[in-house]
Amino acid sequence: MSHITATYLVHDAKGNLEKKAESIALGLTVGSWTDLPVVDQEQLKKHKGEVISVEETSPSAAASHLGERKAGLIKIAYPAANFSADIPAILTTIFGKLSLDGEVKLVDIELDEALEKQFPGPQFGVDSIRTKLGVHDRPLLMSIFKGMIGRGTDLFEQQLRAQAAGGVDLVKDDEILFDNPLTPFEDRIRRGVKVLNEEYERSGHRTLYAVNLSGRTFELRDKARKAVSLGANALLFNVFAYGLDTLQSLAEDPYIDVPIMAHPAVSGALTASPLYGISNQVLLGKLLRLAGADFVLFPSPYGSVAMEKSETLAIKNALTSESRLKRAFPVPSAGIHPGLVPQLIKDFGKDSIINAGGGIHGHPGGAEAGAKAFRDAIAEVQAGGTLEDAAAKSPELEKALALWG
Ligand SMILES: CSCCC(=O)C(=O)COP(=O)(O)O
Ligand SMILES: [Mg+2]
Repeated sequence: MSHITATYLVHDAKGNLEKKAESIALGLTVGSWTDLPVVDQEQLKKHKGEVISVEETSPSAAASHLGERKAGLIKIAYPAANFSADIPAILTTIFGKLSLDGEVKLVDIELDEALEKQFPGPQFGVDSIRTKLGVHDRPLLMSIFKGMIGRGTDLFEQQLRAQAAGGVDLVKDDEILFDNPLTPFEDRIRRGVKVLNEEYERSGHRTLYAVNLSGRTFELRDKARKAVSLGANALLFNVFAYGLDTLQSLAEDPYIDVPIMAHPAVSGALTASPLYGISNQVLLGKLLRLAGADFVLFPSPYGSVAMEKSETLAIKNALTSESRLKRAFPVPSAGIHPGLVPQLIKDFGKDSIINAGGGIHGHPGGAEAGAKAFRDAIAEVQAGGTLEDAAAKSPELEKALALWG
């Protein structure tokens, strides 16, 4: 029988984890069924959650102020017959009212093959995006527009041209730049297409621009279709301000045939507690890949908004592990500068994206020099050299290292 398995980290004051597991399995499926007539019990058995395992663990230090607690990992399988094959129904089944019921964190999910097949996942994924860019042998470089709020389209063009000229593969809007009178959504796309075509003609280097798809939920589909008709070649989406199913609907739309980049804004409200919420592996990894994100941004372990390294690696693995679904690009972000390139490549590998805003625009030589510093660092590390080797040949990298280490 097709099913989804959910694993929870539970801290329980009463200390009986087996009983807790059984009450979750029943409470999220058929409710109380043991007092029903035998015929009804037989019928309901098909729909009852099944406790797969209960494994005691040591309580988290974060729970110590709550008094004595037993902690454990509880794994429960839920029959797919109970829900429609969409993320809202799945989330409500496995972690709906349970998310409000004490110290319970959803730490893993596994969909069986039959259920996973109902989700198309990323439209493009790592390989098709590499083909679009013609770059196969190194991590991609992405930069972020910075300081655009309150500024107009001239600065937008100027920043875009400089970033592309420095050799970035993708440029994205900052997630806090919405549709606004100074840099309207459609203007950004039209001007972006023009600048990037001119840069391609000049240098032969292809750069994609991910415009921030924003506004009211019911407007998004038409806005995204319009963006594509104007030549947009990627979309940035603040998925957690809207919902995973909104992303899936956009990714599945045949007229929105461009890669979608998921920004993690707002996700920390769901993931940050060690006792409650949803793990980063599940939310930013497994669910975003299922919902169709082609690129996933998350805080790197060593930048300005740091995340535990084990969690960032778990996200990367969830996005890129062997699966019927295409691989999505991991994009460790925030506070990234060229001095971090060797560590980023060591931890996240060739099939990842090195992404910087301040680390490109803050270069003393401007954004073009900032991007070149990154490209020179990436090329040298890929060739087996060190940053010092690269800096000896690249004044731009030398300056970046002097500034940020
Ligand atoms: C927290 S991951 C997203 C990072 C982000 O949105 C960003 O703008 C990073 O900018 P930075 O100047 O730190 O590269
Ligand atoms: Mg940002």
